[in-house]
Amino acid sequence: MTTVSRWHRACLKVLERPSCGVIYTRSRYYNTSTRKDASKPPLMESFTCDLLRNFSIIAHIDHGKSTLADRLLELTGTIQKKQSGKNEQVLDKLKVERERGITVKAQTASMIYTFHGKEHMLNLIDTPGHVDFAWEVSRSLAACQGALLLVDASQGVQAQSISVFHNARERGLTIIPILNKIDLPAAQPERIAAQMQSTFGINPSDIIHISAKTGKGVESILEAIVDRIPPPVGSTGAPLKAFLFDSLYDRYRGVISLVNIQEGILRRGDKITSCHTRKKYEVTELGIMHPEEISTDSLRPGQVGYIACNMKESSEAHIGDTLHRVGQPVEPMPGFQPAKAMVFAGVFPVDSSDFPKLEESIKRLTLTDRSVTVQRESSSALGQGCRLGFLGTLHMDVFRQRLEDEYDANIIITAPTVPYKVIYRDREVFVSNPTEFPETSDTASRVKEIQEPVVKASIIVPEEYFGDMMELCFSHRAEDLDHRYLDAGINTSSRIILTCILPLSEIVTDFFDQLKSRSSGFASFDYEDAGYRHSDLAKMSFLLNSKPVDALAIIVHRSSQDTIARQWVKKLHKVIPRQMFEVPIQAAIGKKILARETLSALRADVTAGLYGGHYERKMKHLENQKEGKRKMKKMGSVDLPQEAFFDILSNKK
Ligand SMILES: Nc1nc2c(ncn2[C@@H]2O[C@H](COP(=O)(O)OP(=O)(O)OP(=O)(O)O)[C@@H](O)[C@H]2O)c(=O)[nH]1
Repeated sequence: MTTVSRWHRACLKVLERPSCGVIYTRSRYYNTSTRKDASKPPLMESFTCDLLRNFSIIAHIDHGKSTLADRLLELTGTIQKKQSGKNEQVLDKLKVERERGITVKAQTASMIYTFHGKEHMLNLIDTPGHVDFAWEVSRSLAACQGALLLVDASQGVQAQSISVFHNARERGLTIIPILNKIDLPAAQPERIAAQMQSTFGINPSDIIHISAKTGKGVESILEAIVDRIPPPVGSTGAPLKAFLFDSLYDRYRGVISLVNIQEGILRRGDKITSCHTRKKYEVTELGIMHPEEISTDSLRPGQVGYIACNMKESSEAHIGDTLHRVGQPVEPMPGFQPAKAMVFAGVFPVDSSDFPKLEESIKRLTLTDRSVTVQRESSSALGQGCRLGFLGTLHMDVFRQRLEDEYDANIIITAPTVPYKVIYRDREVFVSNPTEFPETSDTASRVKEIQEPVVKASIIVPEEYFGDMMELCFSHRAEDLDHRYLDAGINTSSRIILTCILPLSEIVTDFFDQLKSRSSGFASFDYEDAGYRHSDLAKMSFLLNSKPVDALAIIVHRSSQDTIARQWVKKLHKVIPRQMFEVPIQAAIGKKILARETLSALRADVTAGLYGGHYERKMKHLENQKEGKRKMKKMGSVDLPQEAFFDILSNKK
């Protein structure tokens, strides 16, 4: 869905609401709120810093962040409660998010809540749960003073609960611990609270017990947000300083930036400039996300909202940038580490004449997903395409689905690779495309060393699956394995946290699926970048009729080269259609052939027209046919249909 249609929907929604505009909620204790003339946007100057709270919801995947966000929006009257009781997941706006039940893009929503007789503006920044989107989480946290740490009362603390907790703690955020899903029969709130105490040092009496699904206990979260999270600080009299923490793209208005005002007041018509690019803009529109855009007269210290200022290119909205008024320079805020692409893949149109359309669609989609890197690439087998860099394989899959859903693209995506570091005698280069990987066995290549990216992985698993997990890690070249009991001192069956260094390339294939299946779904997994390590890698090429097919090349570790070579030639043998001549399918590293299968020829019956005896004549026809095929094989190139590529690449390894 484009931002434009969202904008129109927002306008319609506002007009449709019975009391359109801001709806004021009733606190449980203070029944003082009134519904004002709702066609008016909120009066931003009445929300001084002490009446603002900026917070995020952080949790392991599926622990209920989006569901809780819905309940908070309903309780504050920001959205209407559905009679059906259906989970709307209002902040999961993308089709792929709704279909897969995951949050991909962090969203922002402002709500108004009356506490102790005073209206407060609570700015919620929803965060994605999957490890691929950890960058979005850090970005969201930078605009907050507090975080709701949500833990599923039936599953307990999981790998990402730990990483997001530390991320929030390092940023000095106030953490409100919450146990969710207490309605589930399998919920064990006391046990999980003890787990939270032993893992995070949280006092169990601080933990709020809720069911985001039924709404039980959710009101007390609103109270705790106001009570426990410190308000932002900032002065209206100081020069304008706005922190840009996210951006969207709108076909008509250009880039829409999400900002958190640190100091000063921002108004429509203000001339602003970016600390990063030094470019100047005029603010044409500004407002808050409620959860759709609602235009306001100003944005003030501590407030979170959107601005449109005729930024044409999304690269102009640098995430982590500081905006200030023209002629009033300020000290820029510390920015973010830019998102680092960890997984690369080639994307090609199924019909090669569709390349210009595909390139345009990719360009547009990257305007809303800034973490994707794009480079042109061409392949002799697949034609013109783009090499894209993603944060992880889920990210890659989501991007592919968005290209198909939102831009109707018909694409082939090659096997994912990670960026390898090739150290030559005189320089270092990063290679993320197997076709550019040097022949390491060739001494003339001047390669001194090859390094591959590694990650520090943490796996949390019940004790009984520990052996399986160790085996899984070893079979994926794990090093520095370590483990400890997570629930020490808690009188129940124990869970173990296993940490190790894993090559990233091992994770981008089937690691996650195997982790889930070998632990019956009980293991949770998280990882963080751990730099580069020396590795014994080589480029494996696949030859059809003795000719290498560039799009099929892969980079493999030498310890598994024979197994992979055999697996792949078998797979190719299955999917490549038979030709008029015999086709050898080979896997090779350098000049050495590691595996071979032979695709037998389609045989036309050249003797069909010959009746009766004449054995010699028959043989002569067959000999002629054989000779013809020999010639054809020499010249002939193998016809490899796109569907065959599709089959091969869609079930890698
Ligand atoms: N029984 C029960 N189910 C819940 C509760 N809260 C959430 N769920 C369910 O748990 C599943 C995951 O909820 P989400 O809100 O999508 O979780 P999330 O943390 O936003 O997921 P990601 O965005 O993918 O990280 C959904 O099927 C919800 O209906 C609860 O309190 N009780």
